[in-house]
Amino acid sequence: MNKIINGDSIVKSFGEGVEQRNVLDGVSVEINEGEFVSIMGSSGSGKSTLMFALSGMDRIDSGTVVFDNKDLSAIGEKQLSDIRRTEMGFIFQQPTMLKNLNILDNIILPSIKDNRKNTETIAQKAKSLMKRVGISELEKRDITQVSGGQLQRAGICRALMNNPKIIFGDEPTGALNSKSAQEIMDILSEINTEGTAVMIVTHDAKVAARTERILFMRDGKIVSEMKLPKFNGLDIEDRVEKVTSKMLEIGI
Ligand SMILES: Nc1ncnc2c1ncn2[C@@H]1O[C@H](COP(=O)(O)OP(=O)(O)OP(=O)(O)O)[C@@H](O)[C@H]1O
Repeated sequence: MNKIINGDSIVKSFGEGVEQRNVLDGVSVEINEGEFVSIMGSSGSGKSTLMFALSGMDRIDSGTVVFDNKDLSAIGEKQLSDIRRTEMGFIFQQPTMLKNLNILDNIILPSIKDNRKNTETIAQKAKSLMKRVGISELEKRDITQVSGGQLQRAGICRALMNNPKIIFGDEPTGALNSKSAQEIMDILSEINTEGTAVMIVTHDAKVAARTERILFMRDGKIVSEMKLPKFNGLDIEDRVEKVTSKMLEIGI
């Protein structure tokens, strides 16, 4: 299996002098092409910091992060931001969108800025993604006129505009009710089934149970991991039970 990400002995610290501490304490992790991975762990264990390190959003102090054969720890800011924009997609708990633009314009804005393709081609792509995630009718709505779940669907469309090799999600279901959360997971599963790797941070065992590998973090280290078969929509209770038992066992 080809690796899309290979993180080796990653150290990341915050603070200075006696205040300095390793938030990532020598973490090594590999992500396969097309894999669906989640990161769990208690608050402050380093989940978001790990995701930021693996996606090149944050520089690391030592170790290496290789993404698709490119050593992110050794390249300049410009190349790094090009890789993030063209080969990765990002979704967050609260999609950051502009209030004076409608949903469609918010989805296409980064692509128009970054791309020399014509606006009509970009808009067509956005519209087909909106149709796919069930928000076609919301094109002209302001971002304040849609639900949290609908806004997150728009965030997913924006993340998919450049056909990324991997989608990173920092608690993408964290602000949603359980039904909307499962719907967002349905969309992410579908995208993953088509070959895009997905890596999400979550506190929710029901969300993590839909992924195929769960990394459990404590104090800046991956202390355990669990593999599950790709989710086929059938045995969610069993999977949630396995995840919650593991969380109890390792005390997170
Ligand atoms: N920019 C920063 N400056 C200083 N400390 C930071 C910074 N970013 C994160 N930290 C600290 O690093 C630790 C890990 O933070 P991180 O956000 O990775 O945790 P997390 O596991 O994602 O937590 P949560 O579940 O609460 O989001 C925390 O103690 C946090 O306070």
